[in-house]
Amino acid sequence: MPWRHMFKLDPERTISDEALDKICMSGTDAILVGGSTGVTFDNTVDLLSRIRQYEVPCVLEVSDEEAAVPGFDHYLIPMVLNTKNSDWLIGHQQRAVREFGSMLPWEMVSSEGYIVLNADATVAKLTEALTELEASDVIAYAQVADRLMRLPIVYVEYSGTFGDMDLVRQVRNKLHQAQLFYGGGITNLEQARQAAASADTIIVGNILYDNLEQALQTVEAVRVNNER
Ligand SMILES: CC(C)=CCC/C(C)=C/CC/C(C)=C/CC/C(C)=C/CC/C(C)=C/CC/C(C)=C/CC/C(C)=C/COP(=O)(O)OP(=O)(O)O
Ligand SMILES: O=P(O)(O)OC[C@@H](O)CO
Ligand SMILES: [Mg+2]
Repeated sequence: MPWRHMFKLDPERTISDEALDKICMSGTDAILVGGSTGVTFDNTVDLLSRIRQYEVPCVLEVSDEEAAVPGFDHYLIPMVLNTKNSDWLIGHQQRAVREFGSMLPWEMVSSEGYIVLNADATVAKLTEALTELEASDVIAYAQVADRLMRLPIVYVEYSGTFGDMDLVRQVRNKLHQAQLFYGGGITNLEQARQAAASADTIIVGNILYDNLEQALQTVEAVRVNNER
């Protein structure tokens, strides 16, 4: 996945046409459509059709079987590694594969090993994530995803708060083949630069809804800092 910067839009939240225009024309590498709750077939189709007026690639991060909408450029399937409840690691995914079977466009599908680290985030509560972890625990989860499960993506998720960049860098340094996504609490260019220096790909979400102009500036981070 060649992308270094993605904006994540939540189908459950309202975004104006004017804001969407700025987001899609911002120079971001791709738009990721996803949210942890309230994602439906209808609100996902609606957002996809609006984004499709632009050339930017559009990726669906599938978080609900009911919202598996055809027509995206790629599909990302989260698997939460540090959950107490195996439904969020493999249960939902097994049921969806059973249901969709031969309809699945496998060549357009990549799995993501999520490590959820902000206990206050909706995603942490929903997935019963074990967030009280030592750095060595986090690194070991990442290595399980990378070396044992051979997942193409490890996603360090601090949704709602800016994470520990030193830890993110330590994770990246231990990865063998997986690409490291970082998302959570990026609210300005400086944080985006730090995150872009620590992970392969950064994802910017909530600030789009809170301060669009600051969010748009984060695209610049991957232009000035694209080592690794
Ligand atoms: C037929 C067809 C065209 C299908 C295309 C789709 C496709 C390829 C399906 C494959 C089948 C499959 C395996 C589907 C997956 C099914 C599924 C429901 C899996 C569970 C995924 C999961 C673990 C969800 C838990 C929540 C989660 C990790 C969501 C990711 C996004 C995220 C963390 C958003 C942040 O949430 P937000 O609401 O913004 O959080 P805050 O409020 O804190 O900001
Ligand atoms: O919404 P924020 O906190 O920017 O996090 C982005 C993304 O990692 C959420 O899944
Ligand atoms: Mg969000």
